[in-house]
Amino acid sequence: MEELKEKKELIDADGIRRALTRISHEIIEKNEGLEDIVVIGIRTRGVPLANRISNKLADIEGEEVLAGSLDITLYRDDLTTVANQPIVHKTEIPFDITGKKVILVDDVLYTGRTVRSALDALMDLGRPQNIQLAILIDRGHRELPIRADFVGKNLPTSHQEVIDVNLKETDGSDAVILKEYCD
Ligand SMILES: O=P(O)(O)OC[C@H]1O[C@H](OP(=O)(O)OP(=O)(O)O)[C@H](O)[C@@H]1O
Ligand SMILES: O=c1cc[nH]c(=O)[nH]1
Repeated sequence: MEELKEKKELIDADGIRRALTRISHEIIEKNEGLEDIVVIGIRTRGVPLANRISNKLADIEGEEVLAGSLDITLYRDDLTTVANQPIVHKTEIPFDITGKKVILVDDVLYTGRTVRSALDALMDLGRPQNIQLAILIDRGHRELPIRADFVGKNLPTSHQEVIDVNLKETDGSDAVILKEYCD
C-alpha cells in the first residue's frame, strides 16, 4: 500500500512571511495602489493567506483592504465522485465584488482545477473588473490554461510528490513541506 512520507521542509515561517510581503508589494505595484482591490481566499488555506496579504497591503499603504473567503465545493468538476453529501463550508464575502479588482488567493497551484472552480463561484457572485491570482506555491502540472499573477515560489515536483502548506491559523505553525508517496 502506498504511504505518504515526509521528505523535507522546503520553506520555513520566515520564508513564508517574506514571500507574502513580496507578493503584497507586487500587487500594489501592478495595480498602482489599492483602489478597488479586495482579497478573497479559497478555503481552506487560501483564507488565512488572504487575511495576511490584506493586512500587509493595509500596513504598507495605510488603507483598509476588504477580505473574504470562498468555498468552491459545489463548483468542483469532480463533485459527483467526491461524496454523496459533500460538506459545504461558508462563503463569506460581505461586500459586492462587482467592479472590484479581486485578488484570488490559494496556497498551492497544481492542476488548476480548484482555481477554475473558484472563478465560476466568483462569477456567480458579481462581475469583477478583473481577477488576479496570488499563489504561495506553484508546483506545476497544470491541466487547464491557468497561471498565477503573483507566485511565492515555483517548486517543480513529480506527480508522486505532494506539497503540504502548514499555517499557524489552521495547523499550529508555518511551513511548506515536501512529501512523497512510497510503496
Ligand atoms: O490546482 P489543484 O489541482 O486544484 O490543487 C490545488 C488545491 O489543492 C489543495 O486543496 P484541497 O482540495 O486539498 O483542499 P483543502 O485546501 O481544503 O485542503 C490546495 O489547497 C489547492 O486549493
Ligand atoms: O501537492 C499538492 C497538490 C494539490 N494540493 C496541495 O495542497 N498539494
